[in-house]
Amino acid sequence: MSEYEYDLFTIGAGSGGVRASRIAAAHGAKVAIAEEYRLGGTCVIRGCVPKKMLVYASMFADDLSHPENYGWTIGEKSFDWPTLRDFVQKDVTRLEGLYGNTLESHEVDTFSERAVVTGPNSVKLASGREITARNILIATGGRPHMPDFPGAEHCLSSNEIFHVEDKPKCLMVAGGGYIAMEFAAIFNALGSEVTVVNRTDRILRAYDEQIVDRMLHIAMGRGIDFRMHSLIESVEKLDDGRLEVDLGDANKVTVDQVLIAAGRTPNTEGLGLDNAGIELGKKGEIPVDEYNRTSCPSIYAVGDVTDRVALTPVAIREGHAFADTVFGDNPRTVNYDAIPSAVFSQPPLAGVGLTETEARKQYGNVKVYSSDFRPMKNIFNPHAERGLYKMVVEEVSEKILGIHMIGPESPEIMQVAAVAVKAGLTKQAFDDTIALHPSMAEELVLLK
Ligand SMILES: Cc1cc2nc3c(=O)[nH]c(=O)nc-3n(C[C@H](O)[C@H](O)[C@H](O)COP(=O)(O)OP(=O)(O)OC[C@H]3O[C@@H](n4cnc5c(N)ncnc54)[C@H](O)[C@@H]3O)c2cc1C
Ligand SMILES: NC(=O)c1ccc[n+]([C@@H]2O[C@H](COP(=O)([O-])OP(=O)(O)OC[C@H]3O[C@@H](n4cnc5c(N)ncnc54)[C@H](O)[C@@H]3O)[C@@H](O)[C@H]2O)c1
Repeated sequence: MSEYEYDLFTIGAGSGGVRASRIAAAHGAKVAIAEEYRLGGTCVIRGCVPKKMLVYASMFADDLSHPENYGWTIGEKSFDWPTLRDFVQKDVTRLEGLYGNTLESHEVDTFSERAVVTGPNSVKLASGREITARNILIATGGRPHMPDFPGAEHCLSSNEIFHVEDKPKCLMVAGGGYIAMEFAAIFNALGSEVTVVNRTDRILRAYDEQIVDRMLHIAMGRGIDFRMHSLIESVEKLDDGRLEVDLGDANKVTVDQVLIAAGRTPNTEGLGLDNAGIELGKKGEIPVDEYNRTSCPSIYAVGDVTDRVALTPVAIREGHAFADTVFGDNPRTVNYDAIPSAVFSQPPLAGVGLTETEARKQYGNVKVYSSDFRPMKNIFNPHAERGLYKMVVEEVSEKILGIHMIGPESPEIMQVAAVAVKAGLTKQAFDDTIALHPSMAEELVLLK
């Protein structure tokens, strides 16, 4: 008989926690997991998945804007937000069920309630029950950071935007990161008037500047209003329910909704980590070593709560590596080089490896190959938006340091291009590959 009730107790059933729990169970561990909201976590319930479904809806709206060029005559068009919203939520519920099935089929005991740490080997559930475990995994993710200004309570975060009653006629989005750019594009395409308020003049800091500039140019062409060097000072709810936003200097804008997309905070508040002697980092994150172990040897942490790379596939890799290390007798770390990522704006942009600026800083001289082209599909649409692909390579060896793209389907193309960058290929390997014509991806093997 073990001295503990479980080999592993996981707190948080999101991307990292579910993967870790099911792999640990597959290695023979007795596992339990606690989830205070809904199985699946941020990505499935209020992140990547419902967001991407809304992106598809916005692409459809875009295609529908010029049916005549495709030979279609379409009668009066109308858009019903509640229908789309409810359709998306139905699928989220379906996926939540699948997560439950996975945990059940791996014989992971699930507790649908909050859990906190009470010691190196114990947790307490909201119902009061105390449970012991040889190891504890913290996979509690993060939550939207809401800046503190008068009237902030009238604003939405990404948690609420999926559920709004009506599509806002006028939407203000505060922030210049992933969430801001994605939701600005979604609601712009669905017909809302969108204003983006950003405190600096830089958006999407991690991405190649030239690609971001192209995105800004296109977004402005589509009617998104950008207010750079602006910060919301206060929000007042008017009698008619609309919101008056004060941007300072007597600059007031009235909108229907305000979405705050100002980054995320690790979920560690009130988690009892001090009971296990774990000190938090500056942003409230849990510091861990390369094996995801905290300063308390029996407690590990993976995913957004560790504030490393806040992406679902990374949380999944970390959870998997943790389970293999601790329960599979196979110590594994995650390699964080060349992680591809994308912003699902309209059009989307994607990148892997070093941006041109980063490469110049690290390597001095580098070469940049690029293609600035009009995607064939855009012939149907009068915006005449151009795609831009860039490859940054080492000067002499021409080893690829980074690939950056903006254009339709660029995330789909980037996933495959990332294999080449991860494998350390050179520009020559792309030149040697015959183009697949006609495609947008062929631009990558025709770069000049
Ligand atoms: C709007 C949005 C869009 C996104 N889009 C993308 C995308 O396109 N691609 C991408 O790769 N990433 C995207 N992300 C990021 C991605 O969702 C996260 O990186 C990922 O979900 C992190 O997984 P995790 O396991 O660390 O935490 P989470 O998935 O956040 O799971 C943590 C879980 O822990 C639960 N929990 C917290 N505290 C407790 C407690 N004390 N007791 C019990 N349960 C608790 C929470 O309820 C939650 O379910 C997006 C995020 C947002 C917000
Ligand atoms: N496509 C994807 O992969 C995807 C999509 C959405 C979210 N995510 C993940 O979720 C994380 C959170 O997304 P996010 O967009 O909230 O964060 P982010 O870190 O991408 O951007 C935060 C933005 O908020 C601004 N900001 C910070 N404090 C502010 C304040 N007080 N007032 C106004 N603006 C302020 C910052 O300047 C920055 O532009 C991302 O870092 C990303 O890892 C990924």
